[in-house]
Amino acid sequence: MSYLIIKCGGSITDKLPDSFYRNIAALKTEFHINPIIVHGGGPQVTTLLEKLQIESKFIEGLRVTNESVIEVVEMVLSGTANKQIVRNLLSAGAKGIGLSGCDGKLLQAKLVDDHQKVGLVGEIVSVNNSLLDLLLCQSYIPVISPVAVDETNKPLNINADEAAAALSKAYHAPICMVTDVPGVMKEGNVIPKITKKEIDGYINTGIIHGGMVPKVKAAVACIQQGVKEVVIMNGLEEDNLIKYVRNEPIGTLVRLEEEFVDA
Ligand SMILES: Nc1ncnc2c1ncn2[C@@H]1O[C@H](COP(=O)(O)OP(=O)(O)O)[C@@H](O)[C@H]1O
Ligand SMILES: CC(=O)N[C@@H](CCC(=O)OP(=O)(O)O)C(=O)O
Repeated sequence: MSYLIIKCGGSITDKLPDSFYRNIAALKTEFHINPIIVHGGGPQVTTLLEKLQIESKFIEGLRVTNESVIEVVEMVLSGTANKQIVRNLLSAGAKGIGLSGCDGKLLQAKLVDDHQKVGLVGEIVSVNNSLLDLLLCQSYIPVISPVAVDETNKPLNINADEAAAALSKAYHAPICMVTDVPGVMKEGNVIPKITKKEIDGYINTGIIHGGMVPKVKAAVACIQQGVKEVVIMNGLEEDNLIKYVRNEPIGTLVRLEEEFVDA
């Protein structure tokens, strides 16, 4: 059985239709693919921080995270955001099971190089595949929140696109990055295929900016380490996940340049 990492962005998790979760259930039962879900929830964290009158600050797409912020990040991501997705999967007839990167040391991380500026933000150093394998072989669909542990088991905040990339590398699996736009856009149109070189250019000219930057960077990091491809797609378009596994053109496909030449 093969694996597919599905990253659900916080921009879209509140709006994903029932059919999205039914697609995930079908991946397992009809296509014999093991889906592993990694989710974000940045906007939901920001909303609760606002209610608590704590300011949200980002540096190059990473949330500046102090002790009070990590408490809220963990509460939202490993709590409400995670359980919302698990419940939706259960309603679609799938065996969703929620985990944070802390559970069973699923995601171990170290502070990012820039930690003087961003605080308790981590980069993943290892993934506990054996825990996931136990669940996958019992037909569970893991739903993972991007809070990891450091070597002393303290929580670190991880960008969800980077968490998905770490899972993708651990399972040599493609990622579907599910977000609120139909793919990487240029002048109002979706770019169907994009390479690292084009991505670098679009970041430099500002065509790719904001939340799309960590997404394409995580995608490039994966394909450079041997993952076949990453696709960026809209979660609101019906049956996008099924179309992807049927090789129908969908969203923006990120691959190494030479592989588009071969295709
Ligand atoms: N070239 C681009 N194409 C599409 N979206 C872009 C582009 N540049 C910036 N964006 C922004 O990136 C956002 C997606 O990133 P983000 O909000 O972090 O999503 P998620 O929560 O799904 O990870 C889009 O809603 C859009 O505003
Ligand atoms: C370090 C860092 O920035 N962590 C993110 C984790 C959530 C996330 O990435 O959510 P989206 O996918 O919805 O953006 C944050 O605190 O917002």
